[in-house]
Amino acid sequence: MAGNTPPVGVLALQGDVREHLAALSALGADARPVKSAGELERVAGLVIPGGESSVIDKLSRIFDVRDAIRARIASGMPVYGTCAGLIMLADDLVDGIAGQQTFGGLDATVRRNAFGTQLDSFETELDIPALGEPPVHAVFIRAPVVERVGPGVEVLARVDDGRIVAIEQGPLLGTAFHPEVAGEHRFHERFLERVRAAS
Ligand SMILES: NC(=O)CC[C@H](N)C(=O)O
Repeated sequence: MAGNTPPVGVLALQGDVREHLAALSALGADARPVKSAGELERVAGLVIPGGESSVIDKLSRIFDVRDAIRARIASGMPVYGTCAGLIMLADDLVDGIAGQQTFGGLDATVRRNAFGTQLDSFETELDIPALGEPPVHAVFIRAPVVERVGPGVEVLARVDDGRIVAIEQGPLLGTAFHPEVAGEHRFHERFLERVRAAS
């Protein structure tokens, strides 16, 4: 099955790139770091890692890959963003640093660093009907939340207080938490399914 999956990329400007490459490789995918528009051309899907969204934003402009990413998102490339990656996929951002931009694509508003200081980092189990059993062990690290979703966006997961932490819109998938550091591969598998379906 994985043999039929075209190469996929992990945006390698900043963040937990290695963990995503390992998760995708564990699923049999040909996963490559992507730092340039040329490298982006050779992949059929992209993972945007966790890290610091304001840095990923700046580096994407310095490395001149931002416009190419936006164009590929607009033309339907499957993308999976975790944490900072979810922020980068949101059309609207709350509490970004001055001038911070996103790539956009998801019709959603995301708030950075939404869980406050004492809950900067925490782990919990999430029931995610779209993924079935068992529940997802979710690791949140200075995580964002989704504050608004447009009509085309499906909510995949909420934390106990009801706040939205995983969403999907067509080929775009975003989680506020980090499956790649928890040995949880179902989101990456879902992303690879979208890549196969799109190619
Ligand atoms: N673990 C993460 O990716 C943290 C996200 C980070 N707080 C940001 O604003 O980009």
